[in-house]
Amino acid sequence: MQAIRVDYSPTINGVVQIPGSKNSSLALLAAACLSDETIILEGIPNIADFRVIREMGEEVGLKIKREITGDISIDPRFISATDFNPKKSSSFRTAYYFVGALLAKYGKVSVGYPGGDDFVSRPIDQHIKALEMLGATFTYYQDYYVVEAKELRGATIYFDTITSGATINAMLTAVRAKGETVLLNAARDPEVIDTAIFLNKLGANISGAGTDTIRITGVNHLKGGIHRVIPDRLIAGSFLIGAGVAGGSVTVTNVIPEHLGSCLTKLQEIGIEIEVKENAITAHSTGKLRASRIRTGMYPGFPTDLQQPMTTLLTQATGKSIIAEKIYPNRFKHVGQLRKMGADIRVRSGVAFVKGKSNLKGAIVTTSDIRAGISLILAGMVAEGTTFITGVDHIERGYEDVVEAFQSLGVYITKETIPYGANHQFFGEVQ
Ligand SMILES: CC(=O)N[C@H]1[C@@H](OP(=O)(O)OP(=O)(O)OC[C@H]2O[C@@H](n3ccc(=O)[nH]c3=O)[C@H](O)[C@@H]2O)O[C@H](CO)[C@@H](O)[C@@H]1O
Ligand SMILES: C=C(OP(=O)(O)O)C(=O)O
Repeated sequence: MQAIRVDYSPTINGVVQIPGSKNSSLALLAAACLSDETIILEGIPNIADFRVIREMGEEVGLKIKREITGDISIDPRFISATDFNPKKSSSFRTAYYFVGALLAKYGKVSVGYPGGDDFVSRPIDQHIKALEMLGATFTYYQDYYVVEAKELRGATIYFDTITSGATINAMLTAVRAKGETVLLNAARDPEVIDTAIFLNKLGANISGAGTDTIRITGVNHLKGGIHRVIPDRLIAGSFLIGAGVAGGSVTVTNVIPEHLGSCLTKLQEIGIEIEVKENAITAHSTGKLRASRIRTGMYPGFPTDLQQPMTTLLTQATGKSIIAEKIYPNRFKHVGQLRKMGADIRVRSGVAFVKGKSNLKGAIVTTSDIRAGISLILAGMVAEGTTFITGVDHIERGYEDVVEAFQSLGVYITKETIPYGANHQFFGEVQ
């Protein structure tokens, strides 16, 4: 069994170049299929989700190739079928974007149910509602669902809750629909804007992305084009939080600082000095961490994807912190693992109560999602002894080379194979 081993790493220092955003890449790869010509996407990270999409696409004639330059070329002209392998398309979250992107052109798409990180409940009712309002019909089978549309027609769609996934999916579906679509209560995330900018480069007619009202006027044809994906604000945030956890100084480059507003302000409140340059941010630890109150929210609120690394940081702060998880109230699987390492955290009704200044101790812990895995790596850096984190494949859904990136900051971290069923006794001193 693969595990990430982290040994006590007293301070971290260095510079990390931030890769392209996973969440934006997943939208852009599907959006490229709306085009009638070849697309070049720059900066797409070589993460597990990308590799699955490439395989899944190849099976239906979608050509996705990583060129020597590292750029991705996508040729959607030879798609011969639109029934995606249910198992592959269920192994990540956003296969539903391929429904939105291919429905107008092919009239029928079938995919597996959405996978990705599991926070107990991740409904897709707003995707279904939006696509139905645009003219689609859904039929559900055991392992997959089929979406059909004779003709897509623009509509005014009000989202009952703010969702980045359904906003992007509705936008993709509306780009080649007849007439005007208006999305009300739309998500304002940078990934929504990135997708709209990309589609407009190809000839789409989208305005208002980045506000809560997006207007899309359908077009019949999209040309080819080149686009660079935005940097991954969530990876950047987790390294900056890491500087606070271990102490030291971390600079992230290739970032758009405006995308990290809520995270940077919270880090300053907690006691970390933040220096912002045009495309770089540095977090300097001051050695003093204050407790805080955090409430996750949709952009520009505090990202749910940074809640887990922030939980680890607050285990080291002076005083009691309160973290209210408003997007996914059950997204606390990391808490049980942090408690195993000695953290004093209680969770009640979507709120974590964190008592700070915990002396963490190395343990064998497991992750079932990307950000929980990162929170455990951060905990391993300040824990006495050695920590082994299993569930590495979950982390690799979002990080191209997580071990190398942390090593470059001076973290004692390696990827190792440990025996199945490894327990505390096997590792002697490790708790
Ligand atoms: C691939 C990707 O981009 N993943 C991100 C995306 O996930 P994803 O796009 O799945 O998340 P959404 O923005 O859709 O979810 C936001 C909120 O809306 C709710 N909701 C969503 C859809 C729906 O049909 N009905 C509904 O009720 C969700 O339960 C959640 O409470 O945004 C999440 C919230 O920022 C992040 O944690 C994920 O990293
Ligand atoms: C929840 C996440 O990803 P996904 O939506 O792809 O499961 C994440 O990136 O933290």
